[in-house]
Amino acid sequence: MLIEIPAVFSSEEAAGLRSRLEEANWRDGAGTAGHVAARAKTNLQLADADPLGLEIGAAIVERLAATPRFVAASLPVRILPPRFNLYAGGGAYGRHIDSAVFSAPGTRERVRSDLSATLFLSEPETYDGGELVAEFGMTREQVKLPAGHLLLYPANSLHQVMPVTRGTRIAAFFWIQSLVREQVRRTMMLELDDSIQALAARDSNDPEVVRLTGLYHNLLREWAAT
Ligand SMILES: O=C(O)CCC(=O)C(=O)O
Ligand SMILES: [Fe+2]
Repeated sequence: MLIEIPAVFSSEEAAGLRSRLEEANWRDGAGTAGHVAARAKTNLQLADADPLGLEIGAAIVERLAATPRFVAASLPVRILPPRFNLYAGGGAYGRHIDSAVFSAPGTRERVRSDLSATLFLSEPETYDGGELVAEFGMTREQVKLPAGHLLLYPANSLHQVMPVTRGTRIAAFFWIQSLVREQVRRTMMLELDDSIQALAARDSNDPEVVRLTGLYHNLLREWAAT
């Protein structure tokens, strides 16, 4: 299931980030893919240690922590530092599944990728192609979001970025280890949270809101693993 987290950054904020990134030190992205995935990858990326990438990446993580729907949908325990990519001139990333485990830079810590995330930073009408396409058995979902919006998808899904045939697509991408590893459980937690929020908006004193909120936390206690 693909989940959109709208307006993590406003379109003005995204434009500000984009104009700084347009001047960045972009390199061939194939170097950072696994052996199989590298063959399918024709984009540019910032080096992991690029100071601009580190600065904007930290701002993204800080914003995400203050974005309730992101927290509700991903239940993050660890967020890997965002990376940055640029597709233009037919650049694409063919069908692949992301690596399962990453090293957190500068630490001995390992992070399991439960969710993959793309933060779109280019406005969709400024480029052709560049859709993120994820396959779930027989169904295929295709997404291209406004600048500043985030796409979350299960990291075990087969996906690709379609060739960008006009303009430039700049994005941040990263992985999240969730407190709740199983996607079906995370989806149920998000639905329960959505219902509680909707009930609370109608009547915040409703005793059923208290009961359901308790149930939410008790379910999380059963399922959470750090
Ligand atoms: O650019 C994107 O939206 C996703 C990139 C991607 O799939 C990857 O780097 O593994
Ligand atoms: Fe990927």
